[in-house]
Formats: sequence, C-alpha cells, structure tokens
Amino acid sequence: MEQDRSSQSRPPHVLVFPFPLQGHINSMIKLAELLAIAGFKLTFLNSHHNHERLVKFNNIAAHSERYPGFQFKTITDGLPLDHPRSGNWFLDTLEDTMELKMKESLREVLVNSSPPVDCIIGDGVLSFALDVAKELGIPIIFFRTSSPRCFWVSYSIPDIIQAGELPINGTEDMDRLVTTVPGMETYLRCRDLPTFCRKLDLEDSIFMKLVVKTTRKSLQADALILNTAEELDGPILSQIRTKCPRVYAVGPLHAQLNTRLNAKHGESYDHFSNTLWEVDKSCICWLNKQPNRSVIYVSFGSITSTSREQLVELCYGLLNSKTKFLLVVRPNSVIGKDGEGEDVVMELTEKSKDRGYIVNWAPQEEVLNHPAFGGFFTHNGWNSTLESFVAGVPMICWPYFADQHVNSRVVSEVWKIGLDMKDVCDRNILEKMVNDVMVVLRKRR
Ligand SMILES: O=c1ccn([C@@H]2O[C@H](COP(=O)(O)OP(=O)(O)O[C@H]3O[C@H](CO)[C@@H](O)[C@H](O)[C@H]3O)[C@@H](O)[C@H]2O)c(=O)[nH]1
Ligand SMILES: C[C@H]1CC[C@@H]2C(C(=O)O)=CO[C@@H](O)[C@@H]21
Repeated sequence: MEQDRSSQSRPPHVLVFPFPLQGHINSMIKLAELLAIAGFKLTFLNSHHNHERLVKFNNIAAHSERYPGFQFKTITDGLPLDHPRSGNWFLDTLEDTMELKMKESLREVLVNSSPPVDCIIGDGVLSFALDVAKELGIPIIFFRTSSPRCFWVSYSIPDIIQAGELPINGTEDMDRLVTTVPGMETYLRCRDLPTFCRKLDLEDSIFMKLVVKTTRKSLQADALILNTAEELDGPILSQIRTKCPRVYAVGPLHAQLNTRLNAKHGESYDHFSNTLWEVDKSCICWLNKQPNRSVIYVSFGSITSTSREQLVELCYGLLNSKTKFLLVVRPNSVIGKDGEGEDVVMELTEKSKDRGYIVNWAPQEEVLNHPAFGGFFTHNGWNSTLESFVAGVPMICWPYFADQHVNSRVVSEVWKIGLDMKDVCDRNILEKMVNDVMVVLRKRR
C-alpha cells in the first residue's frame, strides 16, 4: 500500500525510530535534531515507557519551541507497561513475539502518518523495520548506534567461525589474535570480541545469532549511517563499504550538533538534554571547586550492572588512589535485592569525604568538558567513548558487554588514549591505572 509522496512543496518528512535504550536514543535524537535544523519535518518514535521518562526529566515544551516541525510519537516496546525493565530486560524486546508487536505498531504509525513519511531512519538492530518499509514503499536508512568496528566484527562472525577461530578454547585462549576480520588482524584478540562470542557452544548463543542476523540484514537498507568520522574509523569504513557502498559517517553526532547550535545561538546556549534519569547538577558546583585535571569521572552508562563485590573493589581502588572522583551509581544498578549496594555507597561517601562526589546520574557531556577532569573510568559504550575522545579525556576501560570490548581495545591499542582493564576487577590494579592515567597520560595531553 504505497502512499503518494509526489509533487512535494512541503519539507521532507523523516521518521526516526530508535531501539528503546538511552544509548540509542541519545545519538538518534541528536541526528533528528540536526535534520530538523536543516529544515526536515521530524517524527521521533519513542517507546511509551521511555517517552514518559523523557517528559518527566526534560523540558519537552522548550524542545518543541527550539525545533518547530519536530514531533514525538510513541509505540509499544513489546513489553507490558508494568514490566520492571531492569537488568537485561531489553534483550526480551529482541524476541520474535515482541518484535512482532513493535512491527505492527510501526506499520500503523506509518500508514496513518500525515504528511506521509518520506524516509525512515531506523535503528540498525530493529531490522524488522526493513520489512515494513519495503511493504509500504518507503525508503529506509539504518543507523547502527554502536561502534563501526563492532559492526564489522559482528558482520564477520560467520567467517571467524568458518575459519575455526571461534569458539574460544578456554581462558588460556583469550589472548590469541583473531585474523579473519579484515583490517583488524593486528590487534583484535579473542578477549576483545563481543561477549556473546565467549560461549563454548555457539549454537547456544541466541544473542550472537540475532546480532549477526540484524547486522547482515541492515546492509539491505538504502543506506547505512554510523556515528563516527573518517578520521576515527576510516580503514574500517572502507571495509564496510565493500559490502554496502552507501555508508555515511556522520559523527561524532554530539559534537556536530553542538557546533551547529553554538554557531546559531552562541556558546552559553542551554542545550536540550534527552535523559531518562533525573540529572544531578549539584556535582558541577563541587567540580568548580576542584583544581584543573585533578578529578576522575566514573560512570558505566545506562545498562551496566555490577555485583556488590565488584562495587566494593572498584570503590577501594578509587579511595586508595588518593585521586578525587565523581562517581555515578545508577539506582538499582547493583545486582541483588533492590537497594543492594547502598551500604557500599554510604561507606564510600563517609570514607571519601571531600575527595569524592557520588550521584545517581550526571550531566555527562558537561562533566567531561569541565576543566577539573583528568580521566574517565568508563564501560566504553560508544557514546561515552566518543564524548571522552572529543573532550580529550584519557580513559580507563572496563567493558561490560556488546561493542564495549572491541571499543576498549581500540581506545588502548589503536588510538592509544587509554588503558584497558577488561576482565579484571582488582583494587590494586585500578589504583595503579588511575595514577597512570592521571599522571602519565596527562603529560601527553
Ligand atoms: O550519568 C550519566 C551516565 C551516562 N550519561 C549519558 O548516557 C549515554 C550512555 O551511552 P553509552 O555510553 O553508549 O552507554 P550505554 O548506555 O551502555 O549504551 C548502549 O548503547 C550504545 C550505543 O549503541 C552501545 O555502544 C553500548 O554498548 C550499549 O550498552 C551517554 O551519552 C552519556 O553521556 C549521562 O548523561 N549521565
Ligand atoms: C541491545 C543490544 C543488542 C545489540 C546492540 C549493540 C550492537 O551490536 O549494535 C550494542 O549494544 C546494545 O546497545 C545493543
């Protein structure tokens, strides 16, 4: 059922459809805002649940004023509204039955859209959007919000298996180089592959099959957008282009948007935040009192959870380093009963006194650009990695899952702007790394 998109005297209408996670919404909303600035009509399709949180913690009315022609619409994420959406809940939404519900809702939004949608920019992991777009005759571009190198590794997994380089044969095999991902032969080890590759029985890895399937399918779209620049990922972009010629490197999107907004409104312009948690801005007052490059920022994004034991180890590593720190501990991010880990945070607050500041959620972009920062202890989600890179802040990398293991290897071995602590959680090692990042890498900045 094709809608009439001919003889347009109106601006083209683009529908942007992210996977329902903070890390995906962040970059997709920035792309949507850039398109709105360029004069496109925009529909940003959020899940009901995330939109409620966006409305709760951000000034949506101010957003509409800033971006006329930009509207939010909502659909289901496939889960019941009262689902707790904690832990790795988002993996449920990738299951067939959930996808089917989202697919139906997407179809309905598109069919009823007025003016009709001229182009869909779909999240690269929601590959069912391709079927809907084809059925309705609407062009579709996929945007994979994770790192291009992980995209390329995910694409290459069948070749890695075919070459007998997977499965990994136990812990002693972790430092073996993987030679079948073109362009990454010299630095990619088994340890750096996405964590779903660690299963001994690959047949058992539903997540791996799903990521490979969506990655391969996304190349059937009209084009592929990646949040990077040629200068950052040029060699890998060339590899991806051998499979899909229309690949656009449009990032880092947060920097692109800031440049446009600063040019239009001046440096002091208060940018819209798109956060799903309440931002604690009080940390800025604390930071303002700290000497330049004296503080390490610690945050593991919007998904990572830690065990209580890991949190204790990390906290003591920070305390023993004698370096000032700003630590984000998201509510319920410690595995176990609700509120587990709060005693560790209380103890840390008590012991660190004026050396540490702890919040539930920080204004991260602003924080990373604050002169007080000398380092970032991060899980290497792609947004955090890019934000740190652009701010010129060296990293200690402690990846949790997905693309983060590839990213931490790139940060430490390719860009050489950080230290990789993957697979280790030891207070003595962290203490040493904090000192190395704050003292040794700092001298190179
Ligand atoms: O206190 C905080 C913590 C984080 N952020 C922001 O939240 C975003 C987090 O994104 P990211 O660093 O990419 O981490 P995740 O939330 O873990 O992102 C998911 O999505 C990313 C994009 O696909 C993937 O690269 C990650 O592996 C995946 O976990 C960033 O923009 C941060 O600036 C804040 O504003 N305040
Ligand atoms: C929900 C996870 C499925 C795969 C996604 C991903 C990717 O490979 O693109 C990275 O991190 C997660 O946000 C996504």
